[in-house]
Amino acid sequence: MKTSTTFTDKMHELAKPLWLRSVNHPFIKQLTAGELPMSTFRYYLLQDRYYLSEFGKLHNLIADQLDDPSAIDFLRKGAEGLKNGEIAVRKGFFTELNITKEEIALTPIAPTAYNYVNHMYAALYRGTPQRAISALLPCYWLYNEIGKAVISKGAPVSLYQQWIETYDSEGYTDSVNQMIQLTNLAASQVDDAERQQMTDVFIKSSAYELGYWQMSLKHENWDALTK
Ligand SMILES: Cc1ncc(CN)c(N)n1
Repeated sequence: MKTSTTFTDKMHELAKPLWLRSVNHPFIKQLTAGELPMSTFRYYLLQDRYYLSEFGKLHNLIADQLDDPSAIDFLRKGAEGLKNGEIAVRKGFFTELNITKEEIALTPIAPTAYNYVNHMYAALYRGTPQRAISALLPCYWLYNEIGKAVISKGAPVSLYQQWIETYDSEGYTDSVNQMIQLTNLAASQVDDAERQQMTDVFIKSSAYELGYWQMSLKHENWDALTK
């Protein structure tokens, strides 16, 4: 039985309004109803290919700055697990949707995806490895909450159903729980000021997660900044 409120519980509570908006976002509603245009899902997948590849690299870059063998091991295995899990599932989607290497190479990374990735790098290189761990956590945890929230309803489109199942799976839930533990361990190793910074980047990542659905629905591009 859980006895006390953890650091991650507190961050979760603070981010709740943003997370609820993600869970109830029209992108998720349309996906579960089978009404999300395939062109929008494709757009999302193309942007997320970049995101996931950088997300994997960040695991190793954070591990390079840590001393704790179990934390290093989790992050290195996390990078591998990402390749064999989520990224492998996405490769299947790419084949099904005829997304080629050429198309990937020609796809500009949209501002929101670019900024979210840069935010995580900034947490590491202008901050600390503990802060970067906290910036990575919403990516794991929010998708697990979305998966759990919508799995009972499911989706009538096979690809969308597979997408949901990825985030509700036992393996994914295990990795989320380990990442939560790692974040709590990281928080116990720093002072109050750094814990505040960890909270700040966690909330910002949560805001970027919300923005990511919006980016995908709008097929955001760089004109959004300049027009
Ligand atoms: C942007 C984003 N956030 C989270 C996940 C789930 N790992 C993802 N694939 N993409």
